[in-house]
Amino acid sequence: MPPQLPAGVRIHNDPASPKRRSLHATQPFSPGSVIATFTDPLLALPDGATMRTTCNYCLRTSSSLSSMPSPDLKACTACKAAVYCGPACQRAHWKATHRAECKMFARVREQAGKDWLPTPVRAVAQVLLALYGGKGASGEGDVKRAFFGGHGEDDGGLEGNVEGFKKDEEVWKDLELQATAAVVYAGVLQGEEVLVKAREILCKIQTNAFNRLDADTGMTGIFLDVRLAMVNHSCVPNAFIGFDKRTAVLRAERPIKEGEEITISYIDNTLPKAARHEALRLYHFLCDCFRCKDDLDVYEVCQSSPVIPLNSVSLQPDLAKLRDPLVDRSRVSKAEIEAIYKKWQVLAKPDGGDEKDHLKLAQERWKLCQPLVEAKMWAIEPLPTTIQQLATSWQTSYKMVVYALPLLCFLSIECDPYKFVAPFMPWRIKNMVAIVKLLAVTGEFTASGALATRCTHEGLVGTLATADQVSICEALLRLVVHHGSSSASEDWDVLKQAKSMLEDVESLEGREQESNLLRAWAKDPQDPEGAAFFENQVLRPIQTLAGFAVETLEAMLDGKSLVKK
Ligand SMILES: C[S@@+](CC[C@H](N)C(=O)[O-])C[C@H]1O[C@@H](n2cnc3c(N)ncnc32)[C@H](O)[C@@H]1O
Repeated sequence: MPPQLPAGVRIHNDPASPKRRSLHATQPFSPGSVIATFTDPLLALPDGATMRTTCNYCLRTSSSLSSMPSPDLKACTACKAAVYCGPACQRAHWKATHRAECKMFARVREQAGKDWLPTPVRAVAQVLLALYGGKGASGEGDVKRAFFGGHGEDDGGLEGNVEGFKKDEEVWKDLELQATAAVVYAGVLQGEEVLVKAREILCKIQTNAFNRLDADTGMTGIFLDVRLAMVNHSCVPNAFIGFDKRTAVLRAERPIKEGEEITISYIDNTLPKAARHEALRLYHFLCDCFRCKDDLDVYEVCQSSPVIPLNSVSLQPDLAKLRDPLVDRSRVSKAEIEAIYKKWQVLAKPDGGDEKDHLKLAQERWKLCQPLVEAKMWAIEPLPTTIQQLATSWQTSYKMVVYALPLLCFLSIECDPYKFVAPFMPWRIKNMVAIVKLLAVTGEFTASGALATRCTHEGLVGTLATADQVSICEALLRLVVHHGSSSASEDWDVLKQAKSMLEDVESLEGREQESNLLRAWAKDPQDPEGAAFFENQVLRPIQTLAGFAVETLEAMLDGKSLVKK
């Protein structure tokens, strides 16, 4: 039986179109709403490097980032390679894949001295074992149909672009090596025919599996579902996918009409055009979406976005600014931006953790971005990533932690809303949670009187000293909860954390009045008193903090230390 399609989607097959098959909506969907949920993937595995810290069936991650298995994850007693969060997951994985896969890890240990395999190699080996593994194999029929056809209109199975991959000598060499390793370790019959199949399987996995990468929640690995694999790419997608353990949720990013094709972005669609097309090379097609056709940048795409009004409840409620951004296009051309991005990309990253090397790289990157800074094109890559990387490293730095706050506020106001116009997009939610976590730190410094010794920027110290940091946290957490339910699943770790932090803030005594005002604003953003409180006590201080971002960042990079030793 071919897997059933969820109710909201249908597959359209047009052999004459370069896209071939595509996924279409069978009903309208509003932004943020769930189009379909996929809970029984054909392949779902953690990355090789994290397979000992992630349950190999449900894909729950251990909070520890060490390579040792955490106490609540138990290893399979036979292979000692795959780990599980409990007997139910171990049994389910045994039935689905591990019965056939278990012996493979003994071979891996014997031949390579390792207890893990690179993700694509393990994925291909799992498919080979299902096809050729004999008695221990399960799901053979499903796997065969998915990869090699038999679904009626889906005949031919998943798209693999094998001929396209062959044309890129370096990529093909790599694929050949990985496919050969999978055949050897899987211990299936060897021979040219199996090798050819293994390469084809690998090409199909590369083309159709989604990356579950999320640095904030430690989620890694790949997810392949044959129905979800029918969704094509656009650099202005109308949908996005959120992953949660063994589940993928396809949600609308923009309004979708009945019958409309559903598209997602396979890559970072906020990059300049040449970089996007380079990233799409692995998919072997030339994107002809309107962002590509007219070479539109993030500001131009944002200007015409139908989801701008959703920002009236956000940290960038000035919708006029989103429709008509204050950028000076005369200062930098699109060709110059492409050149900046190219140079930025090849700047060598330091090997080790030497602070001086990291500072030098940040200085070089910032210098490259100067034309964008002068044009106030804060949302054009590589400028926001340059700021984000500094914010991320300062967040965990004893000396710099306070200075990370203006950077994150700046990103949330000047960059994220243009790059990701819908306020429920995961990146926007995550940056708000990051601000709350920093405010918990600066709030403690303020309360203990340590702020002035940790930060020498008078404006920053003054703003934090007079701001109601707890109310800012509460408002941000209410925004996260408001938009978060359209962002991923209710089970998303970031959302769960925000809900628990909101409960903590609400339980603080002596701030009933503030909490009531924010509750009223969250219920009805037009509530006059609630809206005024949000504007004066939340938005203004965040805007003021954001206003210090560029000067503090430049002072730090110039070595004009603002930090007291
Ligand atoms: C995950 S599959 C999508 C389903 C695919 N269309 C099919 O018929 O199996 C990815 C492949 O679909 C094709 N594709 C996806 N988006 C496309 C687009 N915007 N234009 C042309 N081809 C596209 C490319 O061949 C790509 O490698």
